[in-house]
Amino acid sequence: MTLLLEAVCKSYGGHAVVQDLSYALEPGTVVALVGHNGAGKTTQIKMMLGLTRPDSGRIEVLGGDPRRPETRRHLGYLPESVQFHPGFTGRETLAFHARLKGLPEAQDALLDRVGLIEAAGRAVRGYSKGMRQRLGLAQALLGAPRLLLLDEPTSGLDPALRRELYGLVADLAAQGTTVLMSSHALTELDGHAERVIVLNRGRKIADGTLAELRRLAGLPARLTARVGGVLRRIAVNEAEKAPTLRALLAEGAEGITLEDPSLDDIYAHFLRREAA
Ligand SMILES: Nc1ncnc2c1ncn2[C@@H]1O[C@H](COP(=O)(O)OP(=O)(O)OP(=O)(O)O)[C@@H](O)[C@H]1O
Repeated sequence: MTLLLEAVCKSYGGHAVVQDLSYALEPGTVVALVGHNGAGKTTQIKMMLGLTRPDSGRIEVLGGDPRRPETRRHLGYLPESVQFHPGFTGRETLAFHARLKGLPEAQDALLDRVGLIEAAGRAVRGYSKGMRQRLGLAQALLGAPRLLLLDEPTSGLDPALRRELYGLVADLAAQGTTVLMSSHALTELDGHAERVIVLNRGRKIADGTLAELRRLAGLPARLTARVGGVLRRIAVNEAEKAPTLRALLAEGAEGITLEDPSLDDIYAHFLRREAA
């Protein structure tokens, strides 16, 4: 087990931020923590890094206490808003972080891996948001971590860069790295996270693959068709799909479209269910 949380609770000033949270991550998996602003995602990551402690419950990282230096050496972390010294070049920045981790300073292979090798000699002040994020990722990958914690890694990235980042994450996972990333939205995780843990006010409200979450939500699909010139919109559950389609075809329906509930609909469903 790469990561284990057991009945973890954390409050700030009497306000519960993480409540009775339990989950475990298997090695080599890509898991997303999804929740709105303030759902407690960053607080969990900070506890995994040993930067703050749970009030109660247990966190085990790579089989031990997250505050042990041997554990920390195998952790990579990309903070939500990554800050670097603007006067340093990309190469100098990475060398500085490598030194902090007790690693050799020359890390050009990593700069190459994140697509920054050509800009490695330029000062970070001239880097775009995407380039800074790549540098942040290179910093997180120093020392080939076994657990990579990425706090909202795609926020502010354009779709092409986002795809690239997810590609890198998939390569890392294929090599055995466990990746836990936080996100605001379910939609962009399609095809990129094997498992999603949905959080609301510090509590886990759903946990599974996106396909499982779809099934659990049980939301109807939307069938649209034109019958005799009249547009019909019908909500159908899984069992009703085929018979309704057959009936529509028998009536000579045209322009039939079938739309499954979007991941946003599913996310909203879990939040609504929780509020009820
Ligand atoms: N050090 C702290 N002291 C007091 N309150 C804190 C502290 N850190 C976090 N909080 C509060 O805990 C709650 C959860 O914060 P956290 O940063 O974990 O959420 P998040 O899910 O990462 O949100 P976001 O998506 O906005 O980054 C928020 O209400 C926040 O204000």
